[in-house]
Amino acid sequence: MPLTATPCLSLFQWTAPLTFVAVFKYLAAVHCLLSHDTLLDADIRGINSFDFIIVGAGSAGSVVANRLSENKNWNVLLLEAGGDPPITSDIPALQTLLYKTENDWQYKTVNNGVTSQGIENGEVSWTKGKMLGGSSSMNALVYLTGNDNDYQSWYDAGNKEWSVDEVRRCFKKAEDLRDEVMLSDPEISSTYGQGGLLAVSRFKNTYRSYTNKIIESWSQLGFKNTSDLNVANYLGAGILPVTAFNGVRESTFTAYLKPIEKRSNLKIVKHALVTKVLIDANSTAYGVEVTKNGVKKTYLATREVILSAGSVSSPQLLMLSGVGPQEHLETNNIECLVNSPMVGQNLQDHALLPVTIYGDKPDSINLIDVVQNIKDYLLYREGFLAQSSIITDAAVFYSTREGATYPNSQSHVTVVNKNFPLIELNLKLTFGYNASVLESIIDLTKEHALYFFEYILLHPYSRGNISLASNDPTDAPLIYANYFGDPRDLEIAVNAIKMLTQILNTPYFKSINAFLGRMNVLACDHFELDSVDYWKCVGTNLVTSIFHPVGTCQMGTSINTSVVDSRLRVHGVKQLRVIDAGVMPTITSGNTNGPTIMIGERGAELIKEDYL
Ligand SMILES: Cc1cc2nc3c(=O)[nH]c(=O)nc-3n(C[C@H](O)[C@H](O)[C@H](O)COP(=O)(O)OP(=O)(O)OC[C@H]3O[C@@H](n4cnc5c(N)ncnc54)[C@H](O)[C@@H]3O)c2cc1C
Repeated sequence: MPLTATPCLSLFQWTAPLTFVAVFKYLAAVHCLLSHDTLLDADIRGINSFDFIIVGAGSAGSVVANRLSENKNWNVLLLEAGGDPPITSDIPALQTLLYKTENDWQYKTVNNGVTSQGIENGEVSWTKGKMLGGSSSMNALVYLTGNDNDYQSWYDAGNKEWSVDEVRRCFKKAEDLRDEVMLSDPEISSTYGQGGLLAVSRFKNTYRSYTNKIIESWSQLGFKNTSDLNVANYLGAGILPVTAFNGVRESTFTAYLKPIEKRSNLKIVKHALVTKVLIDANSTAYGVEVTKNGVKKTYLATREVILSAGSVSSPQLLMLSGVGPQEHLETNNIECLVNSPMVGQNLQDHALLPVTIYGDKPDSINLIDVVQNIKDYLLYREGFLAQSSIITDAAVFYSTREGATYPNSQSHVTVVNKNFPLIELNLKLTFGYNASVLESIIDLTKEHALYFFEYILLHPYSRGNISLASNDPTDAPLIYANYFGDPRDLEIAVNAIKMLTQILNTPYFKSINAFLGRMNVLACDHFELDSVDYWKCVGTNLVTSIFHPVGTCQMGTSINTSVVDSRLRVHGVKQLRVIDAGVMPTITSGNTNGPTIMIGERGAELIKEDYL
């Protein structure tokens, strides 16, 4: 019987997701089947000097802390503004329940009155992890490493430490490929590392019968079916590898920090908000100011301070510390110690546009299915709880330019059962569509299954920036995302979406009577569905983020064009580096967690080399 047909299942409206989570947590507790890692706050009373201080225990910072503390002679302090990841971080499908909680910085872009007007208040949510593991503790778990051209262009721009060979070596150093199917294929297993600290695997996918059909449909459109996207250097369709093993998330907290919590030369302090880097008259960083439990403290670094606070906070911290565009600092009453005009500039993100296709299958799930899935997860770590709530593991990389070997577009897809109770909550929390947009998407799911394609523009020409709202470190900075600021971006996105919607003409989608849904954006109502004008209008109004901001502390050869050098040392300041996603000069082809972990590995190596 369909879920909505029974009166008691009116509970599967707004309260349903919470009921679902509560039931799950209860079962988990009763069965004691889930072990959940936490970490004790280090006691550093009486110690205030360290060799290295790392700010931020995210995707990069956790790696750096692990690698530097391998040297027993170095005392390392890792400061993290958030706390332990909650149990919802472990279970892939509960990812969205971390959004808009204390584990999320809850950043928003500034409403520019032009783009994203179909989003609540015209502000795009920039979800960002605030806990051990940072965003790797709440991301969609996709593990990709990017196309070789991404790194070749970094290298060609003068970043000599980042040749394709070095970068690939560092990916392999991080990876521990655990998936049996991948390991059994010699081409795949030789592409990934084995024996590294980060488990890489595949989801135990509940929707495989559907995702296989989608991958087959993509191949019928000319997007080659690949055995592995990494092996295919990101051209074609295939199954995404993920940072999960046996149904449980692998974050940089679980991979890089938890296993070494007993190292006596590494101190990890939670709930410690760094508010300033201390820089002396010789332009040398010598420590940080921190607030913890309302108390201000100062910690000193004899060798280096390393900012791994992410693409939003690292430039914010530099500016709060007097390193940034002079005029902007002075406007905010901050003494400019080093005029570094590119701090906070060069912001790039992967813009995301929704394409909603509906069809007859998959049908509704009922309460028995839900209970079965919970049981499957608790007993075998399988079922829909073992995979991300916002994407399946099918993806395609392609280009709008014929014959191109470098992708400019990516698409993920979420397969949503007819009448699926959590879809509204997931869309609201993830994308923040306004009521009329949300209603137009959800209404059709009452009678149809939804194939929610997320189109992603891989290499935007547009550049945004991050600036200070004030000199108060607790004020969120201003984020000007500038999606489609360069008109070429919208043009590529629209052409690419037109290629995607051709999937409606493939045998599988025809067999399920698939059709394209109209998303209710008032300004776009008069455009013919699936026309170029429709997509330009909908694209402009519904553009959001896939949460991949990079570039705000980009590496490069001079202070006028970049923030750090090729060894990630801040131009103009001694003993200060940035090691996080912000140092990418240009964004990579695909999701950015893997490349950021690689940056952590490479950054730590560069530091070790410098102190040999
Ligand atoms: C919801 C979501 C989904 C995503 N999905 C994917 C995906 O599926 N695959 C993928 O490859 N990428 C994904 N990403 C992107 C990827 O996770 C990020 O690119 C990557 O984690 C960035 O790493 P980072 O080290 O630069 O920053 P973060 O991992 O964000 O770490 C920064 C850390 O610094 C801390 N911090 C910040 N300011 C301070 C301060 N002042 N004092 C002390 N600590 C501070 C933060 O709390 C945080 O822990 C996703 C991101 C999000 C948010």
